[in-house]
Amino acid sequence: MSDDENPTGTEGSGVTEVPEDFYFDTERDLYAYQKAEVLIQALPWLERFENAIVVIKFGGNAMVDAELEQAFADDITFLRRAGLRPVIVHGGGPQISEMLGRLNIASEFRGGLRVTTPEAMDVVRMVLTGQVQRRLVTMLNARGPLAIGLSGEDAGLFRGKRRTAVVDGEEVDVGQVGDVSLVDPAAVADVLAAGRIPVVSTIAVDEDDPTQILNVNADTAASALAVALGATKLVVLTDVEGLYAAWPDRSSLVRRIGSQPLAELLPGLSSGMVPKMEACLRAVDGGVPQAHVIDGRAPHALLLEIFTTDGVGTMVLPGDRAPEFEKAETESEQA
Ligand SMILES: Nc1ncnc2c1ncn2[C@@H]1O[C@H](COP(=O)(O)OP(=O)(O)O)[C@@H](O)[C@H]1O
Ligand SMILES: CC(=O)N[C@@H](CCC(=O)OP(=O)(O)O)C(=O)O
Repeated sequence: MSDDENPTGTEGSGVTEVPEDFYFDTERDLYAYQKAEVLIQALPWLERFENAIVVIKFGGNAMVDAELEQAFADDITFLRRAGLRPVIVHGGGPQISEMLGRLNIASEFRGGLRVTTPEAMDVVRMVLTGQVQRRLVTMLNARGPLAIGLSGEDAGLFRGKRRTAVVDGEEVDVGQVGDVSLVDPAAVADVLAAGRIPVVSTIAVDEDDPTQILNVNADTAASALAVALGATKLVVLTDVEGLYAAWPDRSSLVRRIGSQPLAELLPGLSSGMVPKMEACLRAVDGGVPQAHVIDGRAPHALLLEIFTTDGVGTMVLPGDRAPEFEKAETESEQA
């Protein structure tokens, strides 16, 4: 569901039937025709998204398979070569936990936030900017030298305010953790203007003490950057198909939802999805026309989201649009 409307003006999945008077000698000829059709069907989306800034949050849990990572790098390279301006904001929660474990540094989450001691903060920075970001940059640059890594520490990109977590209604200290409070997107805009692909690690500088750095949730940082850049889309890749309104009931996958009904659902959601939905909500409230949560475990999910009519995952739009469910859509199509 790349958008509210289909730019071709047609309904359905976008898979074109072969016209009756078309004849193919071999299966191979038919296959070649279908491939050409796929390219043609992408045309309206290519026109719509020419030069569009798309902020893509690549979550640590969507990063655990090497082949999927390669597919992700192919998708990003494709987007860039097709004339869009992708910006990657990466997470790395599982990778941080693994390194903390290897170094025998205790690590726990409270209210969905990692309790971050100064010792743990060093590891967060090392893993995000020194490992995860570097690996993504290298993978992308193997397809053409366009990717540049940035940290929120660079050129005032992310500044943050320390925050607490709320556990059972009580505020608890979580150490060097913050919310992004100020974004200066100039460094990212410079990289985009040079035709390159920014890959951003979500470390923030403490607004109240610029000698200190803060660990920030990568979903909310991606959203703040999308707003500051005036992005056309925010896409959050994770390890689940999208938002389930009644998690873990698999028949409750939300395909589209307006920001108002989403705000009403938010207090009932369980952790994991909360920062993602908050990120989508803040993005559309901040002027980003569409925000999506999609399944990073599905190869090329990103391309399918952007270049097909039905798209994948959950799309959040501004306004009061009631949730549309996967199952309900299928039933209405059959009716
Ligand atoms: N309502 C919900 N819909 C979908 N997933 C949910 C929901 N509530 C909790 N989750 C959990 O949130 C997880 C995604 O969050 P997380 O593990 O933090 O991902 P990431 O590392 O990509 O940021 C899912 O795998 C799922 O277990
Ligand atoms: C404060 C806080 O919890 N920060 C996260 C930052 C990384 C992140 O958000 O990574 P994912 O997107 O892969 O979850 C952490 O330390 O795990």
